[in-house]
Amino acid sequence: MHAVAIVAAAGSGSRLGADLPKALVPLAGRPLVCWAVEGLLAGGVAEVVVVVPAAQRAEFEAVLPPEVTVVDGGATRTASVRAGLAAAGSAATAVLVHDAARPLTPPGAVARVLGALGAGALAVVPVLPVVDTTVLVDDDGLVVDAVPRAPLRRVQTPQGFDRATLEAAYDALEPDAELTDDAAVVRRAGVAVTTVPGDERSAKVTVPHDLALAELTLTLGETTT
Ligand SMILES: Nc1ccn([C@@H]2O[C@H](COP(=O)(O)OP(=O)(O)OP(=O)(O)O)[C@@H](O)[C@H]2O)c(=O)n1
Ligand SMILES: C[C@](O)(CO)[C@H](O)COP(=O)(O)O
Repeated sequence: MHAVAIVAAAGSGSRLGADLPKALVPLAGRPLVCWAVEGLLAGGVAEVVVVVPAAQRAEFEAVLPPEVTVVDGGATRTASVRAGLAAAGSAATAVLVHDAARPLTPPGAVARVLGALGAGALAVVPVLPVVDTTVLVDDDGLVVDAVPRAPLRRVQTPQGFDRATLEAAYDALEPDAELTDDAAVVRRAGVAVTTVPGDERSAKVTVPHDLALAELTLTLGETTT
């Protein structure tokens, strides 16, 4: 299977609060986006498209390997992934969509997604169980009810797709639609989404504490499988 990875890296990282785009923020001295690209290649992806903020394109090109295709992103993650998909090479039959904000996704997690695609799934997401009591609240923040958590899952990236299926789903999506992930795009088109086990090390860097945890993960040397 020839898989292209689209790395969504065009966000600003407002919740992280750094003075540069989140994907360029260093983790152990290297930008988050570089870690993410490395994990995808080690996991079996053949080509990589990185979607970046147009204003910082030169900074991204300066740190990414030359074989990576760099394209300008959009105002939302959905628009950025759409731009990445349009730039994918013609040889790819499968697409993985990944967040640059998940720098320590291990190669094994990437390989599980590719494996499910190879086994015939049209759409695959890595998931983890919900470990906290989970509740519904009203507009005042009062607990309305506890939600049974056994069937709930936290969804990570990379998310994998048969290329034609993902392209058709994006073609059918309204131009200004804003969905939180790509599985939601194909589900709108009626496609069944398979799950595979995710990995705690694939945690998304969203707030400063997440960056500290990623540094700690590296210190513990727990990132290579
Ligand atoms: N217009 C956008 C917005 C987000 N992303 C990417 O989507 C991933 C997940 O988004 P998130 O973690 O929310 O990143 P930001 O939008 O940068 O964060 P914030 O909401 O805190 O500004 C990130 O790798 C981000 O770079 C993107 O490519 N294009
Ligand atoms: C795509 C994603 O990482 C899956 O969990 C998530 O939906 C991104 O959400 P965000 O609001 O853009 O951080």
